[in-house]
Amino acid sequence: MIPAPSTPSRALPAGHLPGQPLSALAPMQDVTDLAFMRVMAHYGAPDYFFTEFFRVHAQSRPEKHIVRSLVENRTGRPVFAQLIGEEIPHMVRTVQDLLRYPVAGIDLNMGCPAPKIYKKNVGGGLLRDPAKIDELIGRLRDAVPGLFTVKMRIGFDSTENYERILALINKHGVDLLSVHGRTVKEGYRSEVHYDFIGTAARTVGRPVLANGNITSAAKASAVLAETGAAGVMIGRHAIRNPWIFRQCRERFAHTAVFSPTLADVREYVDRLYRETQTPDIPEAAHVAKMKKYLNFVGQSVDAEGRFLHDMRRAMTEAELFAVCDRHLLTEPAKTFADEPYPGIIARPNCETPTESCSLDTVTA
Ligand SMILES: Cc1cc2nc3c(=O)[nH]c(=O)nc-3n(C[C@H](O)[C@H](O)[C@H](O)COP(=O)(O)O)c2cc1C
Repeated sequence: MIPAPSTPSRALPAGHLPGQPLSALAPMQDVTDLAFMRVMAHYGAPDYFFTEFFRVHAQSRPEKHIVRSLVENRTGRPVFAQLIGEEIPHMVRTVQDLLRYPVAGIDLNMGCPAPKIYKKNVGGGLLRDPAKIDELIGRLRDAVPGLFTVKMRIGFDSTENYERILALINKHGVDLLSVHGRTVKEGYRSEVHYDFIGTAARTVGRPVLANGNITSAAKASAVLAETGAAGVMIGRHAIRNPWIFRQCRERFAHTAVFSPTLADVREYVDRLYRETQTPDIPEAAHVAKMKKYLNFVGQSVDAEGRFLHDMRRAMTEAELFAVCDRHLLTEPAKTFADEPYPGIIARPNCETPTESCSLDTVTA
């Protein structure tokens, strides 16, 4: 029996629609920056945003480009600042630095599965050491007067510590818990263990967000029904389908759910290109960045993966947009598939733990 939280609960920021399950865009390194949040807000923002992680160590200072997603946030939705690290004085110093910015709260990363991260006992590496978690979240809780939240996987290579860690979440009055229902060692490819998310939803005294393979509004409803979670956190499938949060709200309200066409997707590609354009980005780098997003988008364009095949070969802006026009505007009224087509895998693939939590060598 896990004891309930002993501290009074703090109110979370209100969602878009009172009474509906919450929604959040999952933090994703090199993705959930200011530009991407702006794009998401255009198509239907989640209730909450989370930054990419601020990496904390003795020499670290909050990365300027991530700070921008806090101070220049015009989405109208709250942004939580995520930290990854384990050295308590530096974590506390970083919290104090970040609290000077308009943060909705401070979030601790206890899930990143990249070997170079977990080998330093941070991110998912922390899940091996409940005593360390007890100390770290206790000290962070003391340092954060407002909302303090945690995002975790269900274990490192097994789930043996899971209930012990959930007890620590309660002990320290963590205000919101996001659970990616896989162990670190399971990376991205295994089934998601929604039953473990259900255990958290039943035993943690504060709201729990269910995370992992929430591919559509229908899947969000099914996962909420199965787990009893307070809401959903969605990552890769929001890159693929930026309408997903709007669709969730429509489905939760039992109203008609928007169904984007390939022409809508073509407009999304334009918007992403414009928003990610900076004065100093060389064309080749910009095209390469776009291809990382389009790897996800392509999972729902055609069942044979032809768009992905052609898109991956584009080297210039003109080639990339020619591919997009050919595949997205030949049949502009065709529906963009609600779920990824079976067997169409996003590459660089996010399903094998590699060296870093980024789209280049993805992991988290
Ligand atoms: C490119 C990429 C970067 C990620 N970066 C982070 C991160 O900075 N912090 C974090 O907690 N999780 C990170 N994650 C994990 C996601 O937040 C999320 O837990 C995971 O993708 C499972 O959710 P999904 O199936 O909805 O994508 C990352 C995932 C991806 C694909």
